[in-house]
Amino acid sequence: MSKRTRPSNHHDELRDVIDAPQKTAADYNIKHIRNDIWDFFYRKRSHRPQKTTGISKTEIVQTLPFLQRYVHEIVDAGRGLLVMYTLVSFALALIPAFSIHFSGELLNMVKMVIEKREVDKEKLIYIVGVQAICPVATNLCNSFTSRYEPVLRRRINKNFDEHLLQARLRLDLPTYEDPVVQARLEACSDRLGAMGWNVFNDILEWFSRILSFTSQVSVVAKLLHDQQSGFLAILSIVCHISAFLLRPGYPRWNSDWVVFSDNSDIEKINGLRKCAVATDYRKEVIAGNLQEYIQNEHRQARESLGDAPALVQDAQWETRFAEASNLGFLGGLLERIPEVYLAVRAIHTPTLFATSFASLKILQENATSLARKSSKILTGSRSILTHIRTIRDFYEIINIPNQIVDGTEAYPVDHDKDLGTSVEFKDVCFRYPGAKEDCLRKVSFKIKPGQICVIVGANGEGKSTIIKLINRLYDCTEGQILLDGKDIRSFKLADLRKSMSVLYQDYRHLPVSIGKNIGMGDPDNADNEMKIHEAASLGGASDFIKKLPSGFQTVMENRLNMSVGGRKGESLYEDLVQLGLVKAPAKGGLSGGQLQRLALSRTFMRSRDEITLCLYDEPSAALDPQAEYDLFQRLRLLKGQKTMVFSSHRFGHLTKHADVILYVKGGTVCEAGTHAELLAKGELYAQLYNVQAQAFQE
Ligand SMILES: Nc1ncnc2c1ncn2[C@@H]1O[C@H](COP(=O)(O)OP(=O)(O)OP(=O)(O)O)[C@@H](O)[C@H]1O
Repeated sequence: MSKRTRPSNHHDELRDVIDAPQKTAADYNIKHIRNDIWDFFYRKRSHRPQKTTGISKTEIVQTLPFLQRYVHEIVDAGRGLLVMYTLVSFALALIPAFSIHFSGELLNMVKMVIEKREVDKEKLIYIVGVQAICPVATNLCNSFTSRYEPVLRRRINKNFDEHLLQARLRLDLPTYEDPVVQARLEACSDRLGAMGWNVFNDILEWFSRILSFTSQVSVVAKLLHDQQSGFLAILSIVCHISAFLLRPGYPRWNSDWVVFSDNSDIEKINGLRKCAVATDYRKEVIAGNLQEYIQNEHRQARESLGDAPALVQDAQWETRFAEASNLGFLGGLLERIPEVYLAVRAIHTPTLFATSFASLKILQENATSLARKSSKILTGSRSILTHIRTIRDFYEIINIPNQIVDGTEAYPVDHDKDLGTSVEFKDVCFRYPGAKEDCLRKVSFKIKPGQICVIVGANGEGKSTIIKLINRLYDCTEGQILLDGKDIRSFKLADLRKSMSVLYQDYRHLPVSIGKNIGMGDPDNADNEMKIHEAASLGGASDFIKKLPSGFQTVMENRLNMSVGGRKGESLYEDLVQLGLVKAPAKGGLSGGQLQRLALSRTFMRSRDEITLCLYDEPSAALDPQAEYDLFQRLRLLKGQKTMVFSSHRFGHLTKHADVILYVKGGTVCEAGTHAELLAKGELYAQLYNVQAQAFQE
């Protein structure tokens, strides 16, 4: 509706909206902290602590070897700095007890001065000296821990995070799909990345608190006399509680939060992590032999970040210091108020306070802090139980055995790669893990080197499964698969996958740039721009990629450089998008056919010399007729040089030129032969062919 046709009150409403001052983050109650390369937005909400169940003795005993391994790794990663950090933390824990002890001594002296009018000068200098050293030492220790905490955190977490990435990348498909493994991976994914440091730090803090608590209690018990003063007690408690609330450790974990970084390495790191972690990409990663490449690229991107925190958890934790420093100082001042009050009163009316000054002071100074420490020791013991489980979960993931056992022989052996490889199935049966019945039953066929084989049949009959067995995504449950006459299980998996070019029906685009997506078809040349452009052109993808605003640099995945947390984190994210504080998700995408062209381009990355076998599962399902024709023309040129196995519903271009057509029905090969032979036979293949041919004759 145009403005002119609106009634006047609508005009007014519209003007109100236009004239209304633009909302800011403060209007949405959003707080923002910048830490290094990260922008951290959060909105506070009420917190309900999670319950932790107890841990049994057997569980602890089972976890002991993992604990031992964990300690080794922590020490290896942190070395001397870790020992220093631990000692400084313990020293920090003991300083309050020292300080209290000498405060008591000093106040006893004040009492003596008032009562006897004489001063032990040497003792006074000593006490005042030590008293002066305590805050300086605390400051020095605090500076040390704040300076080196991030260093240690990053160093240790980097080590554990890389372990975890590698552990996930190495899992084969059947293992990865196992529901037990899946449940374990899902339950642990978030917390394990940063577990290395978190576990250590929580345990260290817990022991430090125990040390601090016991030392303080013993000093107080030694010095305390049974004297009270109502006003002073209240003043002291109020001041200590206020100081406690202003301390570091604002409970941001209980907030809804969005962490965002515009650093390109972060986008790359998260894309690569997603390749390793998300089930969707598993087939591409395994079949493309991408594990090592991903691991190396990830390491390089992390190194290029330098000292900046790569993990969201690290960035999140470090923001604690950013906000806490000034408030911590204010808290320290508040804690001193009762002391100042007493000193002022003592100057004016010395006798009134003389008898109770020392003991009273100690009582007040310790009440809040001891209560706080004991409560933290109790909550800390619960989190230590969780950590014991975390350590166990971490190492159990790392130790999950793969179901597909690697072979030992190099592949191909004494082979003329320009001829292709022979493939033979001998009575192969296969059942998917967890399935109730076999999906392939006694499948037998033979494809000679350099031949074109097309597997046809209705939906769900087992065509794709045959292709998955040829590149050992799964192992057959019975029978034998031979490549060049040898059992496929005897060959090294990495060699096998290097010699095959595979396109799956349910191909996935990896969460990296389009260029990298194509490049990763050959990990050894993943950054070779010339090869990438050539492959894109062979896959018929060049034209549309060039029209994209960011061309080969286009990343089709959104939100790779951010994390959202908290129950209402998504609504916070939407507010941030509305405020323009984070980028809105990119709209649009590619068509099914364009996506298939990209997937095909990836298969053209591998050097022809390396490949002996091409496996294409429905490579043209989403292509237009011209693109399909061009593709098959191009592939047919390889006939006699590479063995090619296709699965297809479309007859015509492919089947007419096939050396072997396998008609699969009910998980077994019912018919095998050339197009002419099967047509002459006039059975299943002929019927299906005629159904398609009729459409053109009518
Ligand atoms: N990961 C899996 N776990 C359990 N069953 C599976 C899995 N993948 C496929 N199947 C089942 O195995 C059977 C064969 O599937 P397959 O994908 O090989 O069929 P297809 O002939 O390629 O079908 P289409 O023509 O639809 O691609 C189907 O019944 C399917 O449901």
